[in-house]
Amino acid sequence: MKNAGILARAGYSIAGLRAAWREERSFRDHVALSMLLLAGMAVLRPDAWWWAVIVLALACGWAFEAMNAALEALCDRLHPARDPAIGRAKDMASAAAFVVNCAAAGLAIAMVVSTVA
Ligand SMILES: Nc1ncnc2c1ncn2[C@@H]1O[C@H](COP(=O)(O)OP(=O)(O)OP(=O)(O)O)[C@@H](O)[C@H]1O
Repeated sequence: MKNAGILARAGYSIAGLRAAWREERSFRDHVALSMLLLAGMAVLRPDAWWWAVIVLALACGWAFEAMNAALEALCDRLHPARDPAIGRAKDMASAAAFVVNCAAAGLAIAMVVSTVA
């Protein structure tokens, strides 16, 4: 429903997260890796600003994975047949998530190195 209230819109967003979890293995993998990293941080106890930076990076990763899943679902619904343009669109959406995930992985490595050293 267009222009619904804030609670209804939050409900749609949570439904979207549940759908991404249900339908997309890469989203589930991303959530599992995020939890593993946060558990590792709870043990390593890095400076507070590392928490802010890493949580932001992980949130961006979840958001890009959800956006990638949305685009894939839309492509598959609107154009189920194979088509090079659809393939390129999916590859580019996947690339966007990949770039963010590489940055998050780099930050996680920097956090571990600077905390353990
Ligand atoms: N309809 C299509 N036409 C052409 N190529 C496609 C099509 N659907 C998928 N592909 C190719 O297969 C790849 C994987 O697409 P798929 O929809 O299976 O996503 P996925 O396995 O969930 O990938 P991701 O890891 O990005 O979530 C795409 O990036 C694209 O290269």
